[in-house]
Amino acid sequence: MTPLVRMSLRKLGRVGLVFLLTILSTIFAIILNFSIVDWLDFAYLPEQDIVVICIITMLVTPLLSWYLVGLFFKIDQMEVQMARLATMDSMTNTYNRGYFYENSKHYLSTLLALKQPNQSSLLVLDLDDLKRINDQFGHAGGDQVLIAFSKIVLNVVQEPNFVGRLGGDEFVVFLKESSLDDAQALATEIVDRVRSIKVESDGHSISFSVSVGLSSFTGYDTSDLDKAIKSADSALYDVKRSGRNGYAVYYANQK
Ligand SMILES: Nc1nc2c(ncn2[C@@H]2O[C@H](COP(=O)(O)OP(=O)(O)OP(=O)(O)O)[C@@H](O)[C@H]2O)c(=O)[nH]1
Repeated sequence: MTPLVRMSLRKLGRVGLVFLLTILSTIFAIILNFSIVDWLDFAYLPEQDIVVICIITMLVTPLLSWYLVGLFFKIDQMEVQMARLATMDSMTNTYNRGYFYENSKHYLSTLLALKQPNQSSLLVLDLDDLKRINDQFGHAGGDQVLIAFSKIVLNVVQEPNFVGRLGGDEFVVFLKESSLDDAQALATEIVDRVRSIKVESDGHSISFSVSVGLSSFTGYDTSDLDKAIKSADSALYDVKRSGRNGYAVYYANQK
């Protein structure tokens, strides 16, 4: 089924779809009645049957289709959930690692098709001292920090850019058609916002911070993407080494 048909059916809803099926099957039953009478050359007027046909179809169709339409919507919902599970990290609402790479590669392949090697930038973000937060406030406290953090990032990162969770407390942002300056502005905003909030968990108020590494690349090769993630990672570890809670940029001539 095409996405357009699926969307139209969702818009109609269960009641609307049952109503539509009832109307359609009534029309179909009437046409069938006329055709059969005509074909068998019966010597009576089919109009006499119309009221009976309408009553029967309008009673039987909703009864039968209510269950089937319900089943259709249940399967549709399950498919949406499965697609979500396959692509998203359920706790943080960011893309999972696999889908982040798939989406990035898809974007790079469109650049390749258009022969447009635009500059893209990457931010690799890692929460500071999540282990200590877990130890101090419990795993639930750490989870709340991860959720609050991802909300900030998702709020700051606008479409068509996207965010993925690489694993644990490490995230990555892909910025399409953007320079290192754009990436730095975004990193500043994320670091500042994270610094300024407190997460409430189990009666505790938790402050936390994040370290961010930035890099950019021009091209459409997936190896460029892998290199850029490694570069952003090395910038990130510079921030970790120099005290955390900030960002650093990886420049191409850096070794
Ligand atoms: N609460 C919670 N903790 C997690 C989750 N995923 C990973 N962690 C924990 O996050 C911690 C990440 O550790 P690291 O990144 O090595 O170190 P860190 O304590 O964050 O310290 P730095 O990164 O060096 O600042 C580990 O203790 C993991 O167990 C999660 O989904 N929820």
